[in-house]
Amino acid sequence: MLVMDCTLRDGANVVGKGFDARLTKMMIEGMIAAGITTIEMGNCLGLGAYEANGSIAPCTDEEYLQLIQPYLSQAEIGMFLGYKNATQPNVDLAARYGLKFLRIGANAGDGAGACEGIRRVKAAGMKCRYSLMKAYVLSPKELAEEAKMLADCGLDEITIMDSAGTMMPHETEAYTKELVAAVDIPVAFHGHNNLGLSVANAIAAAEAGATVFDCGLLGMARSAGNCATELLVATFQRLGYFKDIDLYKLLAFLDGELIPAMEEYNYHVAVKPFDLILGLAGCHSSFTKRFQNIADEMGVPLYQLIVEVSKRDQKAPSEELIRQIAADLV
Ligand SMILES: CC[C@H](O)CC(=O)C(=O)O
Repeated sequence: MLVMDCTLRDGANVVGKGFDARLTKMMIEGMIAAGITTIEMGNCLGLGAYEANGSIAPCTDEEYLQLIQPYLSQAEIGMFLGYKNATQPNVDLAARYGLKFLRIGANAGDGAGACEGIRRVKAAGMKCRYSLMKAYVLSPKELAEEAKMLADCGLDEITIMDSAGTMMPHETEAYTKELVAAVDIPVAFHGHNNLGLSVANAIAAAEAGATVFDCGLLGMARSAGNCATELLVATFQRLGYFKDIDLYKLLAFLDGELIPAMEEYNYHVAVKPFDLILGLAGCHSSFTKRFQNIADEMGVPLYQLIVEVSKRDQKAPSEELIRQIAADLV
């Protein structure tokens, strides 16, 4: 099971066409520190998309490629690549700067035009992922046939993209099952949140055999956003996955750095880390003050305190119990 964080590509839609260098570095470092190490970055539409008349993102492709250099040994960093931009010069540029993968994208049904690009990426020594954008325009059977054709071109991984956030969990399940049966490469799922179903769809995809899950920090992505990385990690950890990711570190990064930085852009965070913790722990919000006061007084981390106390009592945790568990956390 793998988290594929797309904040630095799809998430940049919330600020324009790409994040600036400061935010890009801040997010890469925050993710790596928390153990999220598969990262798609660059401008919103991918390598080569905005370069024709000089980049309209804050950084050119080459500037993005330069700024990731210090992180290449710590994370699997790659870029999106629209299939029409999968030219030899673009693929060579990515390989020269040490990108670990390129993810070629085309609307479902247009895959035949992408095979040459897939072969170029593979010949340049990079992992080739693929995005079946607007996957819902084909039936699950048709999408699986296209996936099989693309896999035969040499792909390493294929993503079902719910680009409009229109899929219901039972539909996600049907698409995922068909693809998993049709190909022997990992199947990934990229869910937008327009119906508020991105986490439910990720869970449905996992139950149907998907092993890679796209997401964005704070849910940042085009339109209603992607499945929020922190929600994906929290819910999947509850299901027994992603134990190698440090959720508390991730939430501390969001509270301490990213949320304040995104205030500049008036970005609205739908589920704040504190509320996520209440949900994860099963802790009623009416206990907030009690937990906050004791955590402050005893100098213990609030989120861990809520989680640990709630393992013992979700109904009416007493001050005595909270203090007792806080003492263990000191
Ligand atoms: C770059 C095209 C597009 O935004 C890819 C994507 O994230 C989607 O289709 O959802």
